[in-house]
Amino acid sequence: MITQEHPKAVIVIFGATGDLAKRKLFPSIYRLVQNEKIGNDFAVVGVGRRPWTNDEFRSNVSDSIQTAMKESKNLDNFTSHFHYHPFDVTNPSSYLELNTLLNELDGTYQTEGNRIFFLAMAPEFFGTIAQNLKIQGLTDTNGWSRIVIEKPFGHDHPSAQKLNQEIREAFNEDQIYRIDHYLGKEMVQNIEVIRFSNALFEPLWNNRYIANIQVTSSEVLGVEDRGRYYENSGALRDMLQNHMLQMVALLAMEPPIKLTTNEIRSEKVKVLRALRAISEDEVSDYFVRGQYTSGQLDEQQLIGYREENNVADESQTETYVAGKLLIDNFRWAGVPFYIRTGKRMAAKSTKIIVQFKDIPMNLYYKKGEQVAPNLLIINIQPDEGVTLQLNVKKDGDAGDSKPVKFDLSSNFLDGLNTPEAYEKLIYDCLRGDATNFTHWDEVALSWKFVDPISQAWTKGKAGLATYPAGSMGPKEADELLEEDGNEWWPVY
Ligand SMILES: NC(=O)C1=CN([C@@H]2O[C@H](COP(=O)(O)OP(=O)(O)OC[C@H]3O[C@@H](n4cnc5c(N)ncnc54)[C@H](OP(=O)(O)O)[C@@H]3O)[C@@H](O)[C@H]2O)C=CC1
Ligand SMILES: O=C1O[C@H](COP(=O)(O)O)[C@@H](O)[C@H](O)[C@H]1O
Repeated sequence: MITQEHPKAVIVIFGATGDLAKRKLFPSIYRLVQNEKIGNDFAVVGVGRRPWTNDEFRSNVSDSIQTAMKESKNLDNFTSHFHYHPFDVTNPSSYLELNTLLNELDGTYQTEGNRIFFLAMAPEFFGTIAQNLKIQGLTDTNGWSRIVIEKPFGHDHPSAQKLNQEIREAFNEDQIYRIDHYLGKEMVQNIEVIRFSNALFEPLWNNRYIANIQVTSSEVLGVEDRGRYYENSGALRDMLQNHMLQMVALLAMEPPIKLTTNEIRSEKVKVLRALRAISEDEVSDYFVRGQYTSGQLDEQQLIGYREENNVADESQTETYVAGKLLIDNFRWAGVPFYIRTGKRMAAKSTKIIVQFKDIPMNLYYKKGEQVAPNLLIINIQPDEGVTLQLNVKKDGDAGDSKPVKFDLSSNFLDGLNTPEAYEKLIYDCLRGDATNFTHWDEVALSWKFVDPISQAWTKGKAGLATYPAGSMGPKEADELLEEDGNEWWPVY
């Protein structure tokens, strides 16, 4: 339910001295103000343990915005809305002092008792914070209270369920906003529009016309300074369980009867329920995992994953995963959804490629050449837009065809000023629109699908392939598609 178009609220950021707050949250709030999505009736309270003053906090916020934005104006006025309140979140009595501050700011900024608690901290604190907020009365106001939970939401299904129970003891499902920042990306949100508002695509969007769908999210970056977290996560939990499965759900869902949060979620849930479960013994038939070794990209030498900080010498953690998903319903029976994601690959690229089936008869058989399949390419990042691969007549040769790419990206004019994913998601949360956040049912089903895969890998039931940093992943991932007579389409 959308509560306010021009929302007012106090936003409490737990973990305000951390990396996510600095790189994403402060600049996003700044853009919301610049774009007049929120007015002057807001305040931000930062929580961390560092003994900073308000001035130190504001100067950190200011730096973050200057780093993130080409141009920044009115920074002093903007940062005057930021307040810092240091405490250890495991200390229950500190929440009472925080409440006093929030009540005070509520009066100063006329925020009508509306509060967002944004948990930008390690997941082991999520349950404790949620429960203290409730027990110490911070959710008991005249306005609304919402809690935003960062990923990872659990480590597997049992841990996610436990965490969910802890949060649900303090907040109702409709107050919980589980972030999947891919759902805030402009072109991910465009999947529904491209599908459901074009007569050209929707009639073809099924197993009669589509041969396979490929979803790639490749990164050039390595594990950076997140080795400790990543060692316990790997690409399967870090990217596939959440972002990749969410994109598959949007691609495969039935048209919702209305564009409401519940109807869309309910269709996504049906897709996740229809995902063919893979048993531990079948994992290597459907999934490939890989780890980057040293390599080269753009003449730069890159170290291997095992040489990164906080990574074990014999680490078995996958930095790459590719898989074949089957969706057992009438629409998708027999259509493989190939997905792959990895770090230290040749290019940063997130793309969805829909390959249509061949036409029934090839009239353009000269020289034994095949007619190229039609492709619909949804470019999510770094380029945004849509590309169509069609066949046209080969120059000067009446009996032959050639594939041509029609790039429709320049028509996505809004793309020139695309809001950051976090900017949209914070705004949605302020307005009470949870459509682009994940419901517990989606999280639970995703973990149930992923758990046997990670268990098989932990038990060593499938090998760990390697790939040189700067490449497009291990050859075993190519073989996965070759077995079906398919290949990965280029993504950069
Ligand atoms: N960074 C990123 O790009 C992304 C991060 N995330 C998720 O966001 C969350 C935060 O990540 P990130 O910002 O990178 O983490 P950081 O390690 O950079 O920051 C952790 C924050 O938690 C605070 N903190 C830790 N312990 C306590 C405590 N006992 N009491 C009060 N504050 C505490 C720290 O404050 P202090 O040191 O002052 O105590 C710091 O502000 C994680 O769940 C992560 O998985 C998700 C996607 C991307
Ligand atoms: O959630 C995560 O996403 C990023 C990739 O996000 P993108 O928007 O740059 O595609 C990934 O680097 C990180 O490991 C993961 O936690």
